[in-house]
Amino acid sequence: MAAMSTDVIATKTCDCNTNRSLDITTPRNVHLSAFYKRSFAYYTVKLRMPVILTNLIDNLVRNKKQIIERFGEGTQEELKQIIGEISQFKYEVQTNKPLKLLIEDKLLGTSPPDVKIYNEYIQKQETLEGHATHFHTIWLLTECYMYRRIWQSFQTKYCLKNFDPFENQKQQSFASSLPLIEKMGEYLIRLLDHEAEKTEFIQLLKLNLWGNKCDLSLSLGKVGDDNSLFDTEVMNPFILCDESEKIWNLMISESSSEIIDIVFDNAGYEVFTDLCLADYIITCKMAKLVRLYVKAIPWFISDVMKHDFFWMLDQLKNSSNENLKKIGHRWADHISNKKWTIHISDFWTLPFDYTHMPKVDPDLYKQLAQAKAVFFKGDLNYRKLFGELNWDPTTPVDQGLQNFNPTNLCIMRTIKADIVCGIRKGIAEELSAKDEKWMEKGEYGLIQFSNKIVSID
Ligand SMILES: O=P(O)(O)OC[C@@]1(O)O[C@H](CO)[C@@H](O)[C@@H]1O
Ligand SMILES: [Mn+2]
Repeated sequence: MAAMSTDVIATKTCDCNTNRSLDITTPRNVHLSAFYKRSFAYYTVKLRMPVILTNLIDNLVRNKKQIIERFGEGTQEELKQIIGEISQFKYEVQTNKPLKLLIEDKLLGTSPPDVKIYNEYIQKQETLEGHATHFHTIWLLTECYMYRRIWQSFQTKYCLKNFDPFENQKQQSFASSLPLIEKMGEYLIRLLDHEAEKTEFIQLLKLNLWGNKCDLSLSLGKVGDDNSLFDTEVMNPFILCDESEKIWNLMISESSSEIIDIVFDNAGYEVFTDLCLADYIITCKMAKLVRLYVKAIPWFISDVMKHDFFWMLDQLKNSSNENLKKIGHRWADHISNKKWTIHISDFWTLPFDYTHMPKVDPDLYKQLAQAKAVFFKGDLNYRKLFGELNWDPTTPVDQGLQNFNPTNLCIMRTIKADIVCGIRKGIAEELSAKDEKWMEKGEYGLIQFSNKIVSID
């Protein structure tokens, strides 16, 4: 698999102040990097990541009492160590230090399997470019590494080794989105009492798309419920590429596969909309099995882990809202009768874009290939699908995917980072002229489709 330019690292020296019409200083078709002063990557590493680390420390201090009650007295000392380690890490980010290798427990040989993979990749950047510092390497590596370093601080302790530091924020985001969730639940119940219908399915896709606006790492952990997520008519002009009809045509077509895969993004309202789509797919007999992919470790604050999924199911089953209670029991049945299955893979929390999957995790690529279609949700998945490269936004989707085509792909993403493919000529210039940060706020969305297949044997 010849990935186009995984060796062309953005940090090749370039005129950092190139004033490109399309907002960012990063030259075309090179990796996004914080090296470029006006890029969103720079803003993220310079401002957002330190804020995320500070908020994390504040949360640990504020919730210390509850954490000690829940995990036992030994936690007090561990919390002190963790806060010290994360403070030190924040200093490393802010002072642009080299990415430290993850702790390999050579003695006991009990390090998590991804430690070696991360460390080899970090060292590869060192040889390629003579550095891998937080501002001076591929943005995707810097950002994924931050969440893996956070996890290392917990995973290397005894009492807190499985503590999810973002759990309470994910649960709060569910609670604060309840009005929207109740609205969405009522809509689903209405949909499920009759056959699949094109307009309703496309409406469901759009509700699912806008659910991706709710992402805590962009909102820096602040949660809000935004009623406009539901006004799809009002929101339609903000969909810059709408291939929902192609997705409908695929979903109702005959296929040798009866499987649909959904690679989750965020917990809370977004995953509720994902499961509404999954329920519709099963109930309307578009597939016999929906496989749901969750993250193995706490990730980008709001990404769904297995415990988040089952916590939400419990909330629904015990809800005072009759629709949500009914939905909670339906969804628990889908799990118990294996119409829905939950899948965990380390690959989703590695720092790689998806061109690396055939080499790094060929079994996962082949698993995705079994599906009639894979739904990829959200912005980080989009960055990984399109190689974290600074494409010209009119680049065709199939070119941007660089042969990452295990099966039909349905890509649902609100635009929160300066990387876009597959939009019509002139749109990016028009939006840049209005607001040069148009790619960074999740205001615009994409529903994109690829039916190109590249199999690996
Ligand atoms: O994948 P998601 O949840 O839609 O968004 C991930 C994200 O919050 O992280 C990056 C910014 O730090 C951006 O890619 C995006 O804003
Ligand atoms: Mn996310």
